[in-house]
Amino acid sequence: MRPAIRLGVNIDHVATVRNARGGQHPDPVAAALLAVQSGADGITAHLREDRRHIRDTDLERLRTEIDAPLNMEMAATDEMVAIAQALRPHACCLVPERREELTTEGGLDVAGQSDALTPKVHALKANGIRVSLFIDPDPTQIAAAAATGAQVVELHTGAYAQGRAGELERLQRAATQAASLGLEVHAGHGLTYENVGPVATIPQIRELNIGHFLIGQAIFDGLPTVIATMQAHISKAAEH
Ligand SMILES: CC(=O)[C@@H](O)[C@H](O)COP(=O)(O)O
Ligand SMILES: NCC(=O)COP(=O)(O)O
Repeated sequence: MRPAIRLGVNIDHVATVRNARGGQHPDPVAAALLAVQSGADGITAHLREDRRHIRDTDLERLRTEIDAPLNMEMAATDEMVAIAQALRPHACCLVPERREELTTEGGLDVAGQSDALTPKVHALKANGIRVSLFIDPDPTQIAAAAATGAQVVELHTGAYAQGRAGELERLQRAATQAASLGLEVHAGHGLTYENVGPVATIPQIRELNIGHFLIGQAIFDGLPTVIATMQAHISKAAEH
């Protein structure tokens, strides 16, 4: 029997709304608490180098106030590794960042920088942190990710979400390869009620991290409802 797929709720864009006026409302930590109370299996928060949304204090409060796994997304920089080593979240997910990007574009180029990445993976693991690498569903990147010692890959579903042809099949092949190398397989980026189903049917996937759509839809339906609805879509698809 396949284990239930865990839903990680990314709360970055609660912080986007909060920062729009420079105040304290809406509080991302309150949103995370409500998400967990509503059934989220974990909380994901991306501490970007430019702090455009999640801030260091948000992460510190999430670490102490949320009774659920915290997945800290971060660039693979010395600054972020030091923050993660001090914070010791349940997990870190290393993602690429470009200051001028609107959102994460491609996956992390692990193959092109494995010498620089591997010591960072080991440094995080040495602090009891589960390390995930956010990569495109590319066989070279998956092999490189396994070689770093990371326990998890999170497959970038952005191209799939944009409707690019053949992307679901790429994700299926990537998940099979990753699992065969002993990696735990997660996925995320751009997932919605409409497109999550086919991804959830991929048997190796253990966790989906979803944020922008959920927070946006919560404006209309409320966070508890959108989390329950998303989980229903995921579990219905995963049964097939
Ligand atoms: C890695 C990824 O796809 C997201 O988790 C990331 O957080 C996107 O960045 P923004 O949340 O800043 O759009
Ligand atoms: N790693 C993906 C994530 O955390 C959320 O991505 P999105 O749903 O905000 O696109």
